[in-house]
Amino acid sequence: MATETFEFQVEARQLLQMMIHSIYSNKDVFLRELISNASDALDKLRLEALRDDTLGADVSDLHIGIEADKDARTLTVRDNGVGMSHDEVVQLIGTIAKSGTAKFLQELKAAKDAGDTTATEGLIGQFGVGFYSSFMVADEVTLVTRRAGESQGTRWASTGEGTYTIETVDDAPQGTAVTLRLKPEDTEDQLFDYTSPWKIKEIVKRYSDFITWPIRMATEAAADSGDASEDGDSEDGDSENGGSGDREAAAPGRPETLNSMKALWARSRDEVSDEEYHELYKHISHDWTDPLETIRLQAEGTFEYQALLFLPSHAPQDLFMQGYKRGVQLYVKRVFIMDDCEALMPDYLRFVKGVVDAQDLSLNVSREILQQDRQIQLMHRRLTKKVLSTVKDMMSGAPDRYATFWREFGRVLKEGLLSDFENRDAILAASSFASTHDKDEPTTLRQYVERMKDGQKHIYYMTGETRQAIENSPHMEAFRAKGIEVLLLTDPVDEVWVGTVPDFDGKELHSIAKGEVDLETEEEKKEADTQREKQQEEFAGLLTWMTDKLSENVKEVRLSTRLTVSPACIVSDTHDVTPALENIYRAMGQEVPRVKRILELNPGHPLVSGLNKAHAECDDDSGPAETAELVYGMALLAEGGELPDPSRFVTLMADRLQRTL
Ligand SMILES: Nc1ncnc2c1ncn2[C@@H]1O[C@H](COP(=O)(O)OP(=O)(O)OP(=O)(O)O)[C@@H](O)[C@H]1O
Repeated sequence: MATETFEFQVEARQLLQMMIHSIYSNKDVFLRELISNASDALDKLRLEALRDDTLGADVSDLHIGIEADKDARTLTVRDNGVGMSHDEVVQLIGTIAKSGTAKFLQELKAAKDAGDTTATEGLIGQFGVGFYSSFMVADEVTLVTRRAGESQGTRWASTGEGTYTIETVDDAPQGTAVTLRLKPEDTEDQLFDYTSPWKIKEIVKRYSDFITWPIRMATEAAADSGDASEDGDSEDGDSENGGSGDREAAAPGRPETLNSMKALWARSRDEVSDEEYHELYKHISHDWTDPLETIRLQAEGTFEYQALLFLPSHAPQDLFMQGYKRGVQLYVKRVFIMDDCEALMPDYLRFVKGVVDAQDLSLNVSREILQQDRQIQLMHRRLTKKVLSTVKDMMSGAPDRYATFWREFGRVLKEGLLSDFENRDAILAASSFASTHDKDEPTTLRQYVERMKDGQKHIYYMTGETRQAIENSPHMEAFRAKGIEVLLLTDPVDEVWVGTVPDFDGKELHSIAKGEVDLETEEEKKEADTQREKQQEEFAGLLTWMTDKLSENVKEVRLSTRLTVSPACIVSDTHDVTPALENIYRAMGQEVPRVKRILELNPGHPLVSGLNKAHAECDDDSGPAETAELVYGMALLAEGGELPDPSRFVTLMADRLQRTL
């Protein structure tokens, strides 16, 4: 069949260009990526064969093979796994389906243009580019593949520059072989000799030792003796059988297994280095950066399982998109069963990656069965508690790492306050919040409670778009004046959970922008009461009149006890939905009636007393009515809200200003 030429999808082309022009300094990782893909392909085939005995695939000796040709300067990574059909090659290799790619590329380009190599590396690390990383070390990549059970194979080739070719081949073995025509060695640019068996072994050991399939390489005696490192390199032996055997394995043409294949989750903690855990994490998460935390859990007894979970060090771009895949893999007795096993993790811990290996499940277990399985539900509970307690321990034991965790995942974790009532206290205990107590350091609720003033009954908070907007809002004034700490909640989810968590440690959570505030001691109250009665009398006419004038927008105008500086502010009734929450509901497609709020006036402010006077003295009330409207508009603006009619507000304001000139 004729060779067809295809164009890469735009994003794929841009990414390839960056790979060709080497924006990532550690080029060795290309091999890890190819081995990782090969290992996935073997996992998939084993599973397919298990489920479909008519597949007609050969699963007798599943393995990964590496072949290096020094003279031709080629390196081939081969697997006899599931392979790809013609259409899959076009779809999987020619396009990048990852969500967030466009945004990622923009950021990457900006970092590259600015010459910021740390940022470019960080971004690539977060994104991971899999197969395309081959183009960091190769100027041409050829992939020959045949899907298990199909007779015809496909050959894909590209130099990474805009197009690739595809042709059908008849004699392709089952699985996939990726052959790289290597770029010239350039150690200054960290381009090493990737045909060197020593280098290949080193990379496999470092990045892929745990891969559960044998990674074999036919080592030529001559090549090996020339390349062997001085310190003996003896750990590279066929340790699958527990021996070192390097010399023996290096006999001409004899395939040597380079990896130990030991499942890290089944090994005891002191046998495994952090680096090994990190490499496993990278394999399962497709992340190139180290995880923040590794969590081990071994359950013995009637339902035995081992779990190795990871908290990533950054949130993926698509964490908040619909259809985000949860990352915990399920194994049964060391056999990979499925990715994204949602039955094992609650939605609010969807960022957790890892492996759970259960001993007593059927290899044929389906997602539907898992959802209902009692043992799985118990596992889910235990894993959830373990992750939450790990986060809590990080808080005190590794505050820097906790801070990173919270920055990246805090707003996801808080979703649990809405859904996981059993663990609500544990989630609250692992959470931290920005607060007026310290402008940089967030606080825990426990710390807040410890700092509460004598006589302070509630935990106070305010929600808003940004810290600055909240701090500048008039609602803060009385709290600032009295030195009472307020939590500053700026994540959209905060609007929702605060309504469902009534208290912490017996202290109710109160919004400072809702209901009446009561910050006075009994003595202060007594003193203030007489003055307030007087003010109520004095302003009664104004309040009734303004309530009527503004009735389209507010349900009441009243005197405030929370203002010390501003003339007015708007508050919600204690149990009413806030405008931000209304917006969230609307964004979710729910019909919500607009809830009218309350306008509070500061009786000590000259504008308010002036308005009172003008209203009392004026026969024609159009002048004071406009001022009342402006006061309402200003109160809205002060809390960062939107004016119902901005152009009218501006006209009224311009008119007033003009009269002052
Ligand atoms: N050796 C292989 N055998 C079968 N399919 C493969 C092989 N290599 C790649 N693929 C297919 O091509 C897809 C794209 O591979 P690629 O390495 O670019 O991305 P990925 O592994 O999905 O994710 P990441 O980019 O994060 O590594 C894979 O998901 C897989 O379906």
